[in-house]
Amino acid sequence: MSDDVLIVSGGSPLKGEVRVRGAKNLVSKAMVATVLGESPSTMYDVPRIRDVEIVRGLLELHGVKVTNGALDGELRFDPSNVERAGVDEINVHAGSSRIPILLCGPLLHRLGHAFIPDLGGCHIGPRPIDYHLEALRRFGAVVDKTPEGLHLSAPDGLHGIKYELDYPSVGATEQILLTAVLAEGVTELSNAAVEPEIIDLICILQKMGAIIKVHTNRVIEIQGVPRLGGFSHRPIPDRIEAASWASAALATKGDITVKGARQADMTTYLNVFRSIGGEFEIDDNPVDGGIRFWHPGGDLRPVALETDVHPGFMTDWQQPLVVALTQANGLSVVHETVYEKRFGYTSALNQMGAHIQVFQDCLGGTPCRFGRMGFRHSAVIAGPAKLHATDLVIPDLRAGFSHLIAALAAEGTSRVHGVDLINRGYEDFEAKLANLGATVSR
Ligand SMILES: CC(=O)N[C@H]1[C@@H](OP(=O)(O)OP(=O)(O)OC[C@H]2O[C@@H](n3ccc(=O)[nH]c3=O)[C@H](O)[C@@H]2O)O[C@H](CO)[C@@H](O)[C@@H]1O
Ligand SMILES: C=C(OP(=O)(O)O)C(=O)O
Repeated sequence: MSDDVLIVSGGSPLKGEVRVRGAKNLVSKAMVATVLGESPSTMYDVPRIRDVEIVRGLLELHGVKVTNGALDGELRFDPSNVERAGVDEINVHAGSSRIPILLCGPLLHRLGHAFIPDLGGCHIGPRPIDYHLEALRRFGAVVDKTPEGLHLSAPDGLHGIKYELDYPSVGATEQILLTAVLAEGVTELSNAAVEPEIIDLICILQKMGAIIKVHTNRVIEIQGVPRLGGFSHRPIPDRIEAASWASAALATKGDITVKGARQADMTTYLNVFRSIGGEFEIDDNPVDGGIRFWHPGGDLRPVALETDVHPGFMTDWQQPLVVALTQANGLSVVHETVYEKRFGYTSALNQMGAHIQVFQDCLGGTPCRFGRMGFRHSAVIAGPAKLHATDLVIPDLRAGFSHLIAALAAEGTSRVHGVDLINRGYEDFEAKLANLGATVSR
């Protein structure tokens, strides 16, 4: 039997405590930012997840010396050898994650050229990088697309731009920040993404010596500076992981305290959690605080929501929450407006006894970019449904976690194939599950 299969005996509430550390979607970008510095950087509270290992390997190939610090979760980055790195085996990173694209600006500033292998990440839509490439070209980069990947150069250096994103893309905003900080002159970015992870990246860049103003109405202004130093930073906690455990508490009628979770980053999720009938209690002690999430008993209520950019309901919160909604009493509607193909995982939930129908229309609210384009991007969930055990194959990170929650909520024993994918974004999830009283084994 393959080692990548988890046997899950479901039907019992998850109860106990887990801890979340630095956010996957900040830590990986912060690691890229170290390449911009002329001196070493240190990060604390870095989770042991696959995406961190991938970016560590990528940075090491580019000559950044990465070492473990004295504290658990402390990583040190010394970028002083970037100019002398050989970078022969970069294609081992093809398809590994989305992070390599963010090296464009830092490498162009350091070396004058960059090679970016094919990107990976979750298969939740086509995930184009047109905004990234258009912005880079305007900064002055020459971009050559080849079958192996992207070759970039900047024969005349990189210069500040005035640019408006068609959609507030997180990655494109990060691309522009990481390029503009060392570009000559001022960059004005309109319709920028302002997710908490982006604000935290801005804090890091400011620590390094950047000048970045976040105006109202999604405008970010970056005054290029000639050089940046290193940084020392404790990242924001992973609000996606925190919400995943909260949804697991609801779906299994459990009670989970998520140490490290922070209210300010999760207010939209918390509103929905409360509307459904979940209860939570916030402990804002900076050292040992967190949020306790529990199912108070009785019926859960259905909800209508749409995913959106910050401060809206995060698309990455959607899948675990949908599992909890299969247990609510009535019809819930979830309109996914960030990715066009993020409901593929619902067919496995239906095999387990859920009643979820997906539609091409923009249901339950505002029309979005995907309306009338043939994408099944709205879901109607009828509950409560009795879930039963089955064999599952994990398709991607968040869908995988939601399959796992469904298996834990279902009566009987499920076999969940491909669980290693979950390590990409959830630190020690098997140990955490065991701590919460789940019966899981390889
Ligand atoms: C590693 C990381 O941080 N991943 C997160 C990041 O992904 P990522 O940065 O890839 O997501 P984006 O915000 O860029 O994507 C949002 C939307 O913009 C579109 N788009 C994006 C770029 C572009 O050049 N052209 C274009 O059309 C995408 O197809 C998508 O429909 O933000 C997403 C939205 O919060 C999260 O779900 C991901 O977990
Ligand atoms: C979509 C996600 O990640 P990535 O962009 O790394 O695929 C996610 O974290 O849910």
